[in-house]
Amino acid sequence: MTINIAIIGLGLIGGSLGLALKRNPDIHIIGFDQSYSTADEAYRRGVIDIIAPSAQSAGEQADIIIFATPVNTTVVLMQEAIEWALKEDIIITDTGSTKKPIMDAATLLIDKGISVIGGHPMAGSHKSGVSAAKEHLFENAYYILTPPPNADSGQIERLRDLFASTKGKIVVLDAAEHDRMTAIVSHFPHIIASSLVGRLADQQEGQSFVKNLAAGGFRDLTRIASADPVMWRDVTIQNRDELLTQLDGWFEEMGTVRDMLVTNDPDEIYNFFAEAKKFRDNLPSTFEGATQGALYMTFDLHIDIPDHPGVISEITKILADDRISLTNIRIVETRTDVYGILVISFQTSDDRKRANEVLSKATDYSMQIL
Ligand SMILES: NC(=O)C1=CN([C@@H]2O[C@H](COP(=O)(O)OP(=O)(O)OC[C@H]3O[C@@H](n4cnc5c(N)ncnc54)[C@H](O)[C@@H]3O)[C@@H](O)[C@H]2O)C=CC1
Ligand SMILES: O=C(O)C(=O)Cc1ccc(O)cc1
Repeated sequence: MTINIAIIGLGLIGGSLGLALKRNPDIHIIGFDQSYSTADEAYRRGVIDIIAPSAQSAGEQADIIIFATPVNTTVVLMQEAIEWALKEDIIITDTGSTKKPIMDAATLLIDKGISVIGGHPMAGSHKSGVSAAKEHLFENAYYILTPPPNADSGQIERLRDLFASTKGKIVVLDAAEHDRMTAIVSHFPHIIASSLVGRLADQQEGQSFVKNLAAGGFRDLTRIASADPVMWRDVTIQNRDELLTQLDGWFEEMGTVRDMLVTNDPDEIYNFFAEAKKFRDNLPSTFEGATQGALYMTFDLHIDIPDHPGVISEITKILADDRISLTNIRIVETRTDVYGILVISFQTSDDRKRANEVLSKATDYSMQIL
């Protein structure tokens, strides 16, 4: 039986969901985006089966509606949907990074007996737009559902079954609890990343060379500052209270750091770094060797490569010939005299295992999974 799914907002997340859901041949996707060229690209990439003329038109044809728009827009759409002629057994969900304001905006729908179950796939990227969409984006990542307190458990199970093809790990949480936790591991770190970049921008005046020295650590820590400012403006506005709590805690923490610097006690400074390292190294990871942030993970392979031209293209060609896709490639350290260390990231542990096998066969470079 065909399941009609409306995806409103066909960017990185809506597009990736469309690709993942279409692994199920029973699914027919009706797409709408405020930008026609985005909807057209989504259609041409096979993300959606048909383009709707409006969000309302898409919603009224659907068995399931997914709002994948910036969160302030999702709030407005939840409020507008009360006027739509929705199918009887409809489930409305979304992908927003915040949950409480969105679930609050759905109160009228919920009071009318309509199943609204919030959603948040905890995987993504600093990139946005349908061109960055990937079918496997949500694999092994947590996919949080936030049903209201009296939700119909059968409808939650329907949504859980539907999202099985994303290969994400579905967990159910209360919306407020979700917002508290994501403030800690996602929203506040985002503010810190953007602030660090802001500090660099401010201090480069009169010493413009400093930005050329912004190497590995700074780049790792601030990658997410390249994300879409509309998305993060909306998240910050919606999760303001939790962010203020985090900021107060941060000020307190920085006060302690300041005292530590003033005291200058080597043992205390050592412990500061050692405690953080211990906790960071023990963050949960589902698979051995996975670099799992609290949000998403990649599977890294470290390769000792000789420092001569052409070696990187040699390795990427071997992987491409075996149709193994990689998600990131970087040189961690170059020792110009002998070897450099190349780190290649893969989306799944299986891809990394295959890469290890084919590269071991085709080269004599030593490889490690750390
Ligand atoms: N980017 C990420 O890493 C993640 C984002 N999210 C959440 O998913 C949602 C979507 O984020 P992305 O896909 O990254 O953003 P995006 O910017 O790639 O895509 C959003 C799309 O929504 C469209 N849109 C905006 N207003 C609209 C309207 N009124 N009607 C129809 N379409 C409209 C835009 O044209 C754009 O194509 C956001 O709520 C975000 O918080 C969740 C997990 C990860
Ligand atoms: O790019 C990254 O590492 C992210 O942090 C992606 C991300 C952004 C927003 C979310 O709500 C969930 C995941």
